[in-house]
Amino acid sequence: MSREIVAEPLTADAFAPFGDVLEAEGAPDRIINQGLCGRYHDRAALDFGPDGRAGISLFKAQARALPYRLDMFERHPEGSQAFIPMSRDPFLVIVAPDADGAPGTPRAFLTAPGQGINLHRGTWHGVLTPLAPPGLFAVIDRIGETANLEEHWLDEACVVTAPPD
Ligand SMILES: NC(=O)N[C@@H](O)C(=O)O
Ligand code: NI
Repeated sequence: MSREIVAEPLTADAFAPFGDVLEAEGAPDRIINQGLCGRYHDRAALDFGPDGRAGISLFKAQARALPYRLDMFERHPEGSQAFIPMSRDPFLVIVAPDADGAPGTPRAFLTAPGQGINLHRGTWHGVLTPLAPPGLFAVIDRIGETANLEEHWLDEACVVTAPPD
């Protein structure tokens, strides 16, 4: 048995319960560099806890395809995790609210070109899921001595399908 989740376009409002959407759209917050650059300033709630520190890592992840089967959610109880694509390819973001310590009703989002995300601390999510090679991302998350990882294997897998045309 599996549970179908229809992917929806990623918007800041829809994603707000789970994290921040990063995109250089609309008027920038500041014009800098002698007027040659728009700064979209301080757009994510970063959180690395009292015992961690911020780290930037690069991920090169295998591309997946829709329909996409998800068997496991994870979360990072001690810090946020941001994924900034280093291409303009879309990627798939699957998240869920917490329901008594387990993932609740999942939601799946397809990013638009240029969008990145920052998962808030403790947000249930599927692991990074690019939809096109090379799957190259900058990842800003907590570096620390603890695992900062909780996994939940689903009794019933989710299958994410593309939104209707
Ligand atoms: N394990 C790791 O660094 N990445 C995952 O947390 C992920 O969400 O992709
Ligand atoms: Ni993660």
